[in-house]
Amino acid sequence: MDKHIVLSVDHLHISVSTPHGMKKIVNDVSFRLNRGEVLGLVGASGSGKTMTCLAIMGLLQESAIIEEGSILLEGKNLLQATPAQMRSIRGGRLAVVMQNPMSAFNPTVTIGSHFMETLRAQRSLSRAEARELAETYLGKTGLPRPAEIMKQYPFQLSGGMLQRAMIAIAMSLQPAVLIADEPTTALDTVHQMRLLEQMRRLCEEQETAMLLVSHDLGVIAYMADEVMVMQEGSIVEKAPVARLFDRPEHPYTRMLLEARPGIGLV
Ligand SMILES: Nc1ncnc2c1ncn2[C@@H]1O[C@H](COP(=O)(O)OP(=O)(O)OP(=O)(O)O)[C@@H](O)[C@H]1O
Repeated sequence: MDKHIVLSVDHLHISVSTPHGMKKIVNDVSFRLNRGEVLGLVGASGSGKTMTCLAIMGLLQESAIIEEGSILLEGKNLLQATPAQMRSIRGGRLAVVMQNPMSAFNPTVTIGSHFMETLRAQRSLSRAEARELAETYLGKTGLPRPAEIMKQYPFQLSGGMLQRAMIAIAMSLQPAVLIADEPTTALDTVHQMRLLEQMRRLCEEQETAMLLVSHDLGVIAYMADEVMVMQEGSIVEKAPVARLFDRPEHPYTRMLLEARPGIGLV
């Protein structure tokens, strides 16, 4: 295996069972993610982006079946991992930031306790070391007064602050791969750009590779090194970001680019 490849998805096929029979939702998806690289995944709603992410994380719903393919994280086939091994991988080498920050937190537990539980389960840190690391990462994602935030409950923070806290927890694990599915949707444009900048800096510092799912082509243009375009379960185009925006080859990519709002980053 090439030492720079951290995640390798090959010929992934996923179907879901419906009252009308099996429905194919991911069709022969293959891609590689290199250490420290940001790979953008774009496509219309329902094109299979989230299902691809859930498959990598081992969190597909029961009605979904992986019919074929392999998913290698640092050479280990995740499709052969036990549920206990997957839980440990998810909080360790593979971290996840999903769309809805509220769903990632237990409402009865403080932000600090979430941090301590995650950090101390994964790394042998004393309480004081874990606390210091947590506060450092809260600061790195732009949250003011980290020591106070640690004492607060999820409902006491705004959606944007929770999203930052969720990213801080994920990045504090220093994962090899971060799966980020619409990670900044709870923020306005200015805060979104600032947080994306901070996420990119953290990924560079830690050499974390990111699979970034977004509807927002401005976010993709700003963040990604390479972009994959997904349509109806298939990757129809994959290219370095500048080439994709300058010379889109697939008609669907051209359509997405033409449909984007006139004001933005691209
Ligand atoms: N249990 C299910 N039964 C039938 N179809 C399903 C089921 N779960 C998901 N799907 C279908 O799978 C397809 C892929 O969904 P997915 O959530 O991956 O899309 P997406 O590209 O992430 O969309 P969005 O951008 O809206 O999150 C969709 O067409 C969805 O309707």
